[in-house]
Amino acid sequence: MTVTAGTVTPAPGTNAPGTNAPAPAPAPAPGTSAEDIEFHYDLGNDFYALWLDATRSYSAARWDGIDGDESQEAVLARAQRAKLTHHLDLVGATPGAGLRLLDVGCGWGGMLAEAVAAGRAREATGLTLSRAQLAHVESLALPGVTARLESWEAHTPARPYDAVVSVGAFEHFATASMSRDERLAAYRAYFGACHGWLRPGGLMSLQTIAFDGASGGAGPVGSFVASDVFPGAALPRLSEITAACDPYFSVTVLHGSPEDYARTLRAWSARLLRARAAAEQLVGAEAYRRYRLYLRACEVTFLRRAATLYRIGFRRRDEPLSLPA
Ligand SMILES: C[S@@+](CC[C@H](N)C(=O)[O-])C[C@H]1O[C@@H](n2cnc3c(N)ncnc32)[C@H](O)[C@@H]1O
Repeated sequence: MTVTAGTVTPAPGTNAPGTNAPAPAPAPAPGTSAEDIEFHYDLGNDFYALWLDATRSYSAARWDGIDGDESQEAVLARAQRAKLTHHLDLVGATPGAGLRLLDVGCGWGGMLAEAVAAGRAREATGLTLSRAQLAHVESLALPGVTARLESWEAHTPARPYDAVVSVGAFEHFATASMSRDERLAAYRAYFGACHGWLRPGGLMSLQTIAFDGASGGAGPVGSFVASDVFPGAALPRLSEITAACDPYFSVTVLHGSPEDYARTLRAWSARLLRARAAAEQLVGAEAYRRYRLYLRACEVTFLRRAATLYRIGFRRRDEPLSLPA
């Protein structure tokens, strides 16, 4: 890890936190492959536009205090905006703050747009592995926004960021075939990279689904989602997230909210059902049915508390701690 001008150039896994000694081996960080990302996210921007909201958020909305028929686009969009501003507030990107912000896994750019619209960020960079998403973000031509077709592992910013957000991407940073130790190493490499990108005192926010029940990924729903919907993805457990971040960050806020994802999935299902004819024309009857099934199956998974949703705030430690893996 090289230290330059008050920041740490990221080289995740190449040396042990808190020491100058080289680490034994680079941490494995093979999450979902670009091909598997494209299998899911490049099904077509027009298809996703049929049932996502205007912010094109493809992650759980924040429903606190939001009333109304959730399947209506305006209500869903309000809840999605509440989610976006929640994360931006959490990292100090309040209106007018003018921060330098990184969004890891920027999707169709909703967070980037919200960040620059109210001057919360002066410069906002988004990373995605989906060509279709990149094309959409570029078509928005948002001032101050840069989108890159790049994995977080390869990202080397010219200057440190003030804040990092990542919403609904952490589920792609490890694969189901990894052992717990390998997953921990991959997550730890991610937090090490974030530490390297951030200025001293920098803040970070993470939203991710996580296993919460006893069954882990086992069972028919898990296998269906893993094989037919999100190949190459894996859910963490909270204990893995906290163990992985500990050398680099202190946790400032932790919210668990499975209801937020159940309600979002219900809203998406209702909207997709209403758009059935257009959806089938765009992606075919089989894909339409598969998506309806996946949205409903995942809703039930959250209602049964087999999985949950976390929103976690972090503060960068000035010096990484040397902790056992
Ligand atoms: C479920 S989408 C969430 C998008 C957006 N944050 C939102 O909430 O709408 C997951 C995103 O993570 C991105 N992603 C997955 N693995 C990635 C990686 N290794 N590096 C960068 N982005 C990644 C995908 O390309 C996609 O944009």
